[in-house]
Amino acid sequence: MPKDTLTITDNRTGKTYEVPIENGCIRTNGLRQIKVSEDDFGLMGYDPAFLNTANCKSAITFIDGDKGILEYRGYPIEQLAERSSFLEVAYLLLNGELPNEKQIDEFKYLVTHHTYVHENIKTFMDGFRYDAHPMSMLSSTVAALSGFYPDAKHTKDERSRRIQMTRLIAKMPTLAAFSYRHSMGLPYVYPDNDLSYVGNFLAMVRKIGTTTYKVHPTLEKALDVLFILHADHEQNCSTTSVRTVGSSEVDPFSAVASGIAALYGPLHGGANEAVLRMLREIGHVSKVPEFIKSVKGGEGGSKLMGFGHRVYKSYDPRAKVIKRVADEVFEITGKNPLLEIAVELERIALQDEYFVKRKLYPNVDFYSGLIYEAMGFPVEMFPVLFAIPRTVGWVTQWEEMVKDSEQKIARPRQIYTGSKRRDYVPMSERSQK
Ligand SMILES: CC(=O)SCCNC(=O)CCNC(=O)[C@H](O)C(C)(C)COP(=O)(O)OP(=O)(O)OC[C@H]1O[C@@H](n2cnc3c(N)ncnc32)[C@H](O)[C@@H]1OP(=O)(O)O
Ligand SMILES: O=C([O-])CC(=O)C(=O)O
Repeated sequence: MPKDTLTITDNRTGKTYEVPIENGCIRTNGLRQIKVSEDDFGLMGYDPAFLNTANCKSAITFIDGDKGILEYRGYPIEQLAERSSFLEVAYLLLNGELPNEKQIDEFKYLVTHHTYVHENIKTFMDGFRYDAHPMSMLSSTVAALSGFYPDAKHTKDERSRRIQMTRLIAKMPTLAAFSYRHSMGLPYVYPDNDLSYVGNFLAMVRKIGTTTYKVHPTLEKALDVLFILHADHEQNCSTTSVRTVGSSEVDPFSAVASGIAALYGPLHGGANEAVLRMLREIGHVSKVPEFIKSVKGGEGGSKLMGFGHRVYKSYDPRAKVIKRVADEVFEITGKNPLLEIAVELERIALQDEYFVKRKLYPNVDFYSGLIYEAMGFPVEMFPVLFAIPRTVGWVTQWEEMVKDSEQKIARPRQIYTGSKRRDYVPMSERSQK
């Protein structure tokens, strides 16, 4: 019997099938041969929420969720956070290798030369209500960019693809800063291309009047590390959205806008905002045991935000690095008073049978918001601070999908549970109860 196959006997027909196993997977399309009659569609896989479905082959990011390992292009996240810079990591993700000096200089030059946005984008953003959430501003403005770059529809042309990808990476901090300033009622500030990627973003956010904003180097470095940690995470919900929408061959601005929308949700990137709101609501460390009790079993839909992960069944390696970064930031900004509550939540949860049994650990969103708040960002900006670096992951994954000859338009099937065929009933014959 061949080794790497799965033998399936269909008890309905008594027939036996050999399904090849490749990379620990079976191709669910291969199950279609298993049918009870010639006009049967064939066996399908049913996997709502993709609990056990690999959607693509990818060479970008590796995760071992049981061991708590995360690597970009083979490099451990801890080493990249310690020794690299965000733009270097962006280059690595995009191109597969670390850049040499010439390559990184050229890449920085390229990104810097695409930071400005069309003047009408300012008018577009001005149209939002004063209290619009910056994430909704960001997703719709990125979608609007597709109207400014009609050349972006040439998704099969590598040169065009690379220009759009650079545009997205370069413009995201500008749009993020505009969304912040809009919600603060402040005039927009143009990029300063003499600054670093992160330094320019912080300056656009913070600048008041004509005074040049001096970015504290420790805070700049801390945000750079946070950007590295958030840059990619294989087939998460927002990346899957980008790949799915992109599979229709739409332009990358439209595809990335869908990623931002997915990231906005509180179960994904919006969790960092939700964590801060939760910590504020708890209010005092003495209330932690009571709160922990209330989230067990999801009473009233409540959860311990910033805890749990689909893939990590041990400590999220990014959360470990973030705890270290938090200490460095708090040396400059002073300790976030909510830290005590967060630490107590973690301490109790990690000893509690409910969380231990379900392997629920702090994820990337648990501590990041404490740093953002200490840096002076309002909670609404937290998911935006996630979206900026994740743009690199989205565009890298998008391009990998476009180039993958096995990928087609994403189009799952369903199990129909509705009415059987029936005839239209005129209004006069319908029950009027
Ligand atoms: C960047 C990111 O996206 S990281 C994730 C950010 N999201 C959050 O922090 C939100 C809180 N966490 C969650 O909602 C979930 O853990 C998710 C969405 C991250 C993962 O969800 P899933 O993989 O679908 O796990 P699922 O919801 O099936 O959870 C398994 C069990 O643990 C429970 N559980 C999961 N997370 C939590 C939590 N944070 N608090 C309390 N219970 C939880 C579930 O109720 C479920 O219990 P059950 O088996 O008794 O029904
Ligand atoms: O991988 C996931 O499902 C969510 C996550 O941690 C991320 O996108 O960074």
